[in-house]
Amino acid sequence: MRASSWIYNIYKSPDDVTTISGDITSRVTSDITAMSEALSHTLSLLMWYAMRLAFLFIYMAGLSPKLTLFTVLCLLIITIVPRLSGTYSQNLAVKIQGSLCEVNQVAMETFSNMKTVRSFANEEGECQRYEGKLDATYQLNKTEALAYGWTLVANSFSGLALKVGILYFGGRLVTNEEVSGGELVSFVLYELQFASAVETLLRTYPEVRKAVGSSQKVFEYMDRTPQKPPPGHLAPSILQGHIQFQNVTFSYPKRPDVPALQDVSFDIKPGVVTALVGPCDAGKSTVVNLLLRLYEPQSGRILLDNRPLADYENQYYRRKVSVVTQVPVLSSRTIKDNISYGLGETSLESVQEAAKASDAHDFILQRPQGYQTGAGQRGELLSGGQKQRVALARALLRDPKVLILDDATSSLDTDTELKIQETLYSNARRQTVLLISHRMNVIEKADHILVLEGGQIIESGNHEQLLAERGSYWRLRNRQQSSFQRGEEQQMM
Ligand SMILES: Nc1ncnc2c1ncn2[C@@H]1O[C@H](COP(=O)(O)OP(=O)(O)OP(=O)(O)O)[C@@H](O)[C@H]1O
Repeated sequence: MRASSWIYNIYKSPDDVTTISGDITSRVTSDITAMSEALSHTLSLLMWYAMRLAFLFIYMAGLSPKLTLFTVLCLLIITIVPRLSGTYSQNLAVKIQGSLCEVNQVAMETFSNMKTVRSFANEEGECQRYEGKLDATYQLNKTEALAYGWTLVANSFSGLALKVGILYFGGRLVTNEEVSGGELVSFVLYELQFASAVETLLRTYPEVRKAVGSSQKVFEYMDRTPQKPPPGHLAPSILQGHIQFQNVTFSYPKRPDVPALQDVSFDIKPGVVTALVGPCDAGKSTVVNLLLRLYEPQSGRILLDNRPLADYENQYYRRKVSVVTQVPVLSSRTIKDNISYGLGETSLESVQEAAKASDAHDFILQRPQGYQTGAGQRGELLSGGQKQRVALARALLRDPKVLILDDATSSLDTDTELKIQETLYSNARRQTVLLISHRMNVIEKADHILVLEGGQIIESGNHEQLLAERGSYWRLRNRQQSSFQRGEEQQMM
């Protein structure tokens, strides 16, 4: 199985990304290291000593079958200890790996949210949390070291007991003239080597069991099957960009009993701007998540040009359907490379054209290195509004057939937002645009408006029609207008 498909299997659903990233880091680092060490070093040692044991056994059996039988019987008793300690080590290894996952999880969460940690002055709190998790791992490691020590002692004692037993039993055989003194000496010499080989085997056996414990978790992930059906092969040269939700019901895997969307049906017509509005938690981003195929609905169908989304070839679909989110993710590369991300070699002219359309061109040129300016880790060298404009340019450069803007201009000032809107509306004859925004003045120009509340479409129409209905849309708009007025009055006072 290729590494990439393994990673694909690990992430059954996007929720996994946040909850099990520490676990996966632990799998990829410590578990696989433990497995590879066991495979490369311990296993070869085990095989070498096993061969030695087999040859020594043949020589010993040739010298005295009785003494050999005695030795084998003693060995059967002696191996009880390592077998028990092996099982114990294996269980302990699983616990240690689980505990290491938690340590990794805390470290990753803290480092990736460093600004939040600092802004709440919770460095000490996070250190304590990390220390607490580390302490649990330390205690488990101490138990493991103790168990290993006791196993060594038990193995040495049992080896010694075997030698004493052989000398005693061999002495009696010599007295009974069943073996000669020379044969006993030869047998003891072989047995010494035999015992040392057994001792090494017993010592390394718990390590192998430990590696088996580590491999259990790794294979658990490898055997996972993605919840999503694999992408299809459809890649038509002409795409209208007509999206249909047909009786879609969906709840998130973490909250299976609470539907985020309930029997939702609507059309997003090709080449026009459709706006999706609604109060917080209405399910707007859930619609986007489903369109991005991050999740599959429990019932109902989502169609693009009358074909289920799953029928489309993955790369094709991602090229044709672009999304810009409220908090876009940029990476630590130049602004040009961020805009042309995933497109390979792209001319500066086309990148600039996309940046102009998203009103990013001017601020980029103000930077000493222009388009070659680094965006910083996760785009930290850019402001929220600049990030949104770069992300918008990234989406526009792809010239997608369906453009989804999920509160994508929320960090922009009104003038910039209006400029971008003009670009979008002038593009609208070519692109299907799904616009999600909390700002009612942004969406009122949309050709079609869908009002979502409590996971259901409760109204639809254009701005004038919806105002005339004096329903939820009308109330949302009035509420926003009166809060703006209050804000302005307060500023004037
Ligand atoms: N990953 C998730 N796991 C479980 N529940 C979720 C998840 N994401 C969202 N939800 C829940 O689904 C419902 C709809 O959320 P959604 O983010 O789609 O609303 P929204 O309309 O986009 O809200 P907002 O305008 O505040 O962004 C909410 O009740 C939310 O708590």
